[in-house]
Amino acid sequence: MTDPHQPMTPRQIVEKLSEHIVGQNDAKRAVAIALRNRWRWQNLTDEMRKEVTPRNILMIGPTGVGKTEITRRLAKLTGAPFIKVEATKYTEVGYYGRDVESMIRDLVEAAISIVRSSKRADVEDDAVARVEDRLLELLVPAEPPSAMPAVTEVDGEDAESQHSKHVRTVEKFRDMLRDGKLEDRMVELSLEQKSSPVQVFTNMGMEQMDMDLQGMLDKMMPKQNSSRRLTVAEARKVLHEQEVESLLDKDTIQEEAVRLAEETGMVFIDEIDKVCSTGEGGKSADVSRQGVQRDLLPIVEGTTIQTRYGLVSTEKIMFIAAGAFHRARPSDLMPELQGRFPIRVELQDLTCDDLVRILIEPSGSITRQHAELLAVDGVTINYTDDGIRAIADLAFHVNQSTQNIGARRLQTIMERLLEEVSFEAPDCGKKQIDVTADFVNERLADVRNDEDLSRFVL
Ligand SMILES: Nc1ncnc2c1ncn2[C@@H]1O[C@H](COP(=O)(O)OP(=O)(O)OP(=O)(O)O)[C@@H](O)[C@H]1O
Repeated sequence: MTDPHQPMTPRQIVEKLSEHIVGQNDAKRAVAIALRNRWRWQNLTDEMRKEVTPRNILMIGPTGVGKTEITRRLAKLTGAPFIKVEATKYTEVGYYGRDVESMIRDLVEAAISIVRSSKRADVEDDAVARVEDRLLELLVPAEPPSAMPAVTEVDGEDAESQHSKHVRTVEKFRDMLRDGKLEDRMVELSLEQKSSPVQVFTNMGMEQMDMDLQGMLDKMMPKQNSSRRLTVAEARKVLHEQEVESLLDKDTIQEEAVRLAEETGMVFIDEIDKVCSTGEGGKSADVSRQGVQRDLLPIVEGTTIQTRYGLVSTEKIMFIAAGAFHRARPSDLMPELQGRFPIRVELQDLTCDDLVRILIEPSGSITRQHAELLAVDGVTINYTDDGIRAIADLAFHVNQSTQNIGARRLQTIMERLLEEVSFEAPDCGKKQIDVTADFVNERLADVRNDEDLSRFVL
């Protein structure tokens, strides 16, 4: 996460994004400026802040060229909650389906899990200590008070010495526990269970009410205790979850998550071109598409949405809309919505050279992912330059001759290319595979030459 007082400059952001995304400089620059603008806006006077409206981005470009990836990486870079939604999934408020406001509720959920995992890390050590004590209680139960007679003499020992004997035993067990000598020992763990597993499936009406019905029901249901025999290793996991849960301060998590979503949240709205009114599909389809746009407008303009964690203002949330705009044009969007997405960036189709770079440059590139997976089985994958070029060539060719799905084509090709190696790897011992042009052609020539086949397998 970056320090909010010293945020990255647009140049630094672009550099960071370039570690993962090849080309698409205009889009990288646009999101980098938008991020910097958010920080600039936060530093304006209250009076000026009211005047400056946030400027959202519209990314125009074919599928699989990096639109989502740029936004996702930007969010990761800044520790911001991020969600990707598809505009076509929404229907107008009041109709069956998901209402547009639910995107903000989903964003807050994403923020909750970010805040939760950082808070979890804070309570880990305490939880581990508490779990150890609870395991010891199970392994060395204290003598029940009834077993200690009021008279001080018990077989020659008084209660005091019995207590210190217990303490000594506990410490002995603690040492054994820490040395991992008791992992398979069985303990009896009492678990709380809801008496009736009622599940609430929300439909849109309930979603709008946004009441935590499941949570309410869970609280109302009487709890039943059941006990299970588990090994120490298994019980530790269960107890750890219980202790972490009890140490987490839910109210603080919710407050911080709402703030995080409001101040840093990013919503990527894909397929925005599909809710443009184009006349396709008849008048009623157009009316419904306009309805979605109308519902979207207040959210991107800045409104307050009721969520189960409280009210969330959308004023500072960054919205990035995207679409291929093959048929519709940005000017087919409602004028008010067009005005809310004034920053337009075009993403370029990927060339064969881009595909080569995508295969090798990003730190988590698809070629590296496959190599690392197979290395676990002792197989070393060595990609030669001509091998990489052959993969990119094939991806480019199939994209041209069938459907252009951009860099996603590389994933299907790599799967097919290394399918046999992946299957055989555990049985062939230590081995090096050279992925050369010949290797690629040998394995994929049939698919390359048969358009129908490539439609199915690549
Ligand atoms: N320019 C690029 N550099 C590196 N990887 C890329 C690039 N473009 C696409 N990819 C990879 O291809 C995959 C799909 O890209 P992405 O999800 O960004 O597509 P998109 O442009 O948002 O398309 P869609 O609108 O269909 O979702 C991702 O795994 C991404 O890593």
